[in-house]
Amino acid sequence: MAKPVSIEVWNPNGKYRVVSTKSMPGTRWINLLIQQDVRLEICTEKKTILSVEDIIALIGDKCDGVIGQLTEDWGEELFSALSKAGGKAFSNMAVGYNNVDVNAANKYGVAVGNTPGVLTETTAELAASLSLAAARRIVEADEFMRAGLYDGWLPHLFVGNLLKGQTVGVIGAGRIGSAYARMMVEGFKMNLIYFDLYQATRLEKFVTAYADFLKANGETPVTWKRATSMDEVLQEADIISLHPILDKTTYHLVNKERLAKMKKEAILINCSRGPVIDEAALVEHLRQNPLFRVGLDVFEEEPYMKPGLAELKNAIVVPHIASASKWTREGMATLAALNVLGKIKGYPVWFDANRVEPFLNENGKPPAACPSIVNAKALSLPVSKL
Ligand SMILES: NC(=O)c1ccc[n+]([C@@H]2O[C@H](COP(=O)([O-])OP(=O)(O)OC[C@H]3O[C@@H](n4cnc5c(N)ncnc54)[C@H](O)[C@@H]3O)[C@@H](O)[C@H]2O)c1
Ligand SMILES: O=C(O)[C@H](O)CO
Repeated sequence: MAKPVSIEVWNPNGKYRVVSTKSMPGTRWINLLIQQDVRLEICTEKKTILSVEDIIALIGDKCDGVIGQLTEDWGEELFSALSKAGGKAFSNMAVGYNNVDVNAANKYGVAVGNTPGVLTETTAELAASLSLAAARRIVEADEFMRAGLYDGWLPHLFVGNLLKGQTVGVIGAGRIGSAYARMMVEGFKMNLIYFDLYQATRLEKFVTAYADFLKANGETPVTWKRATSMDEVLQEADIISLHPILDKTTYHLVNKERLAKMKKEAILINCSRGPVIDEAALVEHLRQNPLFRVGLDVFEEEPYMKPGLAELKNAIVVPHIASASKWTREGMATLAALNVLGKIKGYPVWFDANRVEPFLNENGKPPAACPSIVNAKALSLPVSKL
């Protein structure tokens, strides 16, 4: 028998019952749900990561949809429980959905939503922040200052890397990888090399246009190259940022052998998912190569770090905060809520999950559609023609 889980209830007499496994930023998402006859139950349990058992208790006997988090294990057990309770919709409050077994959701006919687009620039900005912090050794210098060790300017004090004219490498040039690449190319006049399974045409056009602009103004133009292998990026780039999805093909994409191919003074940034890097191999590589630096937002076994990582001066570590800007987190909550609401109301799926702005306009009514359902095709859901 599952333990009861503490909740906060909005609109107790609502016709549809939706559960959110966490309190989320902002109030727009709450208002959008309760205005459409939803009884909303928000879990207020103190523990950060809910177990499958906790979520089954939250779902109960009747539940139309659930808004969940990337820390939860959405597989056979949960989709079966949701389906038994009459549920038709689940949405992650995240773009990444490697915590969701989409095949299990398909089996029970549950639509799975995610929140693309609204976090693209915010996440790319954190990757850029980590790149700068690592290149200019900002965290080490801050610790030095606070420890009272600064006794005057010195020619060798915290000398780092100049980004201008160096090469930035991007693995996974989708929405976030491309936004990061544009920031580094335009902001710091870096040359670009990228690897993706698909051609990043818009990104290539952007860098070409920027190069033309620089040339026309008498400056050295930036360059770009689409690598034919990931190893080419590892060998040529000075900073490498990882932005692929996590799946079987990207698990331990960066391993001991690949780390060895990188420049001795390279910088590696990861704002995608922890298991994309073999973290134990990374700790060893950082130990052996003190000039190699890393900026990590995500870890292989969150919330833990592999032994030794926390002690290394050449590692900057932050707790999975890449999408943590107020506007973005409120927008993620809105998109997740509208995914669930849209499915409950029988709305079609929005025609382009990369163009979700109409759902985020706080002064307007959102379109009558689910912003992003990843298994729309598998479930043969109708697509909005708006
Ligand atoms: N740290 C955070 O807080 C945070 C925030 C947002 C997103 N993310 C992660 O970032 C990921 C990417 O988000 P997005 O919106 O840019 O997704 P996206 O789908 O637009 O981009 C992912 C790209 O990875 C490429 N890719 C897939 N497999 C590859 C492989 N084997 N080698 C090279 N490239 C490959 C795809 O072709 C695609 O272009 C998410 O899935 C999520 O896991 C993390
Ligand atoms: O996938 C995601 O969206 C992140 O990890 C959290 O923003």
